[in-house]
Amino acid sequence: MITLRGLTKRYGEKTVVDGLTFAVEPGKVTGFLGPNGAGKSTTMRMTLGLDAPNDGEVRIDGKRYEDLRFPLREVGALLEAKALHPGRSAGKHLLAMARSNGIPASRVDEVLATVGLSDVAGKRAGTFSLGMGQRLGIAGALLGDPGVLMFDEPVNGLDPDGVRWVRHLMRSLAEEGRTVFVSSHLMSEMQLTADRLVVIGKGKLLADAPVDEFIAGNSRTSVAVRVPAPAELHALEQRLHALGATTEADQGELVVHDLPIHLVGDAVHELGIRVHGLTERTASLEQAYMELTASSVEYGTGVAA
Ligand SMILES: Nc1ncnc2c1ncn2[C@@H]1O[C@H](COP(=O)(O)OP(=O)(O)OP(=O)(O)O)[C@@H](O)[C@H]1O
Repeated sequence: MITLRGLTKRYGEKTVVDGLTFAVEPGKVTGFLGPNGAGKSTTMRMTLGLDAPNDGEVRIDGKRYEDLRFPLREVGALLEAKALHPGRSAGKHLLAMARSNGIPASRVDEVLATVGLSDVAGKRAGTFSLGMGQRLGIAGALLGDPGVLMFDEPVNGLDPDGVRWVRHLMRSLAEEGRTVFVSSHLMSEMQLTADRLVVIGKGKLLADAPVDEFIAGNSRTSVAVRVPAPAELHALEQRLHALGATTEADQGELVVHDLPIHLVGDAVHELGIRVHGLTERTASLEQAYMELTASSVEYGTGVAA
């Protein structure tokens, strides 16, 4: 379990992490989302004692990182991939980490196998591709068999096969009862991987909720109707507006907001008009995320999706 209470970090005049209070629970994958510069990495760095908070605190299973005798056995993290000695082999790199934390050397081969790097254990880490570097970073996080794991953008640089592999790994780590905290900008991937989401913007907490609840609470489901005759389409639009719905045209379909699908169907039936399609459009995590963070984007382009 990771617990944050009023966690705050300032750089000069700027407050980059602003009073964050939330808990990351065991047995779940918790996604950590926010626009560029929202403060995700800074929060993770403070959790690992790499940055000192100006205010508030963060604890791992009730303890401060600094007080952990063998930190790698309690919390494993992938922050910046490739933050390692480029001349050292993958195996030696992990062995050095293991030694410093009283972890048996046999774990090195185990985690190399888990991440699929056994064949390149003797190769210098500096020659690794971005994806191999990510896998090595993940191996390092798993080395101490910790109960808490943090991953900052773990699928960055991975091919589709690697992305799937990370998804399954995260899920299985959570199913083993571990606390899994993972940041990502890939919303479709987060929708598949996470149970819960913590969303921040400009350092402040915007949401802390199960994925389904987050999507339902931050988006509108809509109904798309395809009406071939323009006169009938107009009549339907008027009827729907009278029922309190709002509508918009999208790629030959009438998209209806704020009215459940059965009432849209009833309106069609009552007017006796011909339709070529009536479908519910459920929102994606990406849509919900964009709605929520629209006002928190620091470096936006102003281009709507
Ligand atoms: N050492 C530092 N000195 C000054 N400002 C910093 C420092 N580290 C981070 N910042 C600033 O803090 C803010 C938060 O950065 P952080 O990297 O935590 O965001 P992030 O949410 O991880 O972003 P991204 O999604 O782009 O990785 C940014 O405005 C960044 O410029």
